[in-house]
Amino acid sequence: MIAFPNCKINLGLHVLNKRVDGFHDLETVFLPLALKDVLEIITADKLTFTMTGINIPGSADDNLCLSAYRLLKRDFPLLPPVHIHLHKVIPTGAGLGGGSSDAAFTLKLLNEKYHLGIRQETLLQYAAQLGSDCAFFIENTPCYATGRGEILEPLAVDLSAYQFLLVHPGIHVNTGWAFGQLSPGKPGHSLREVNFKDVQDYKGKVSNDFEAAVFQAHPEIAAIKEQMYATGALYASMSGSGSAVYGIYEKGKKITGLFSETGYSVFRIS
Ligand SMILES: C[C@](O)(CO)[C@H](O)COP(=O)(O)OP(=O)(O)OC[C@H]1O[C@@H](n2ccc(N)nc2=O)[C@H](O)[C@@H]1O
Ligand SMILES: Nc1ncnc2c1ncn2[C@@H]1O[C@H](COP(=O)(O)OP(=O)(O)OP(=O)(O)O)[C@@H](O)[C@H]1O
Repeated sequence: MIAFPNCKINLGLHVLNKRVDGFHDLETVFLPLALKDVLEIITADKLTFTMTGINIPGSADDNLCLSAYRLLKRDFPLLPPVHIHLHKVIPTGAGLGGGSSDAAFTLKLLNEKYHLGIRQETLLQYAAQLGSDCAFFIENTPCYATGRGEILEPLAVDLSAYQFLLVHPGIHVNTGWAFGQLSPGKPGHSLREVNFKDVQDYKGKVSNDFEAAVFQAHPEIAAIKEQMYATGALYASMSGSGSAVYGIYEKGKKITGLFSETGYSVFRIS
């Protein structure tokens, strides 16, 4: 069985308060984008895991695909064993939720492969145990999110009339560090007040609380956003805790020469 775990971007992100469990309550809008890893699960003699594509620092044993497998293994026999192969395309530590997506898609594929019959609400609960972003990838449609990011309300937003430019400068921003830089507070206005269907309406209303601290530590990330506006983006922002930055452009608009000599990873998604 094969699946293609996609990435997400955050259209706005407000960090509201620090909780007693150490996590933060936030509000954000998650938008799935078609930059995808490849995940294959096939029957095998014993549990094995291999990876190709972008290198993920650290031990393969800590991979979120295996965490997802082990989580279900506590409640289901999962026999016969499987081989899991992950081909990594989505940059890691980029605020694009790639690891969370792999974990959520592993849950979904195992549910299908072993005919476990786990319902959507229960899958969402398993996913939330693996990471704050993970539940979103079970739904995988535009959502207004609160709590740790796991309380999801579908949002009727279709941005297929636009094209997206996604730029990753290769800087790894640690999510825990980024949360530690903030002094949470009540935002001037809620993201609920924004009409997300109209990208022209975002500028000045949709903001990401992580930008100030991350831009201060890495001015080159702020420069990416500025360049996107200079080349006609209707809206540009860092995603999540960074370091990837996205620009939303009118479809058909030619975006030429941007970041071609920087060594940054650049993805055009339309
Ligand atoms: C910044 C976002 O990408 C926005 O979508 C997410 O909130 C991050 O979600 P994630 O990568 O799945 O994060 P997790 O793996 O659950 O947590 C990593 C670390 O980030 C911090 N963290 C994360 C989410 C949250 N709502 N509050 C937090 O304080 C915690 O220190 C935690 O130890
Ligand atoms: N399958 C995986 N893909 C990517 N990273 C993984 C995976 N499994 C474990 N990790 C670990 O998780 C860390 C963060 O991964 P991820 O790509 O989800 O970060 P991110 O894009 O910043 O996500 P978020 O927006 O959720 O903060 C990596 O540094 C890596 O060590």
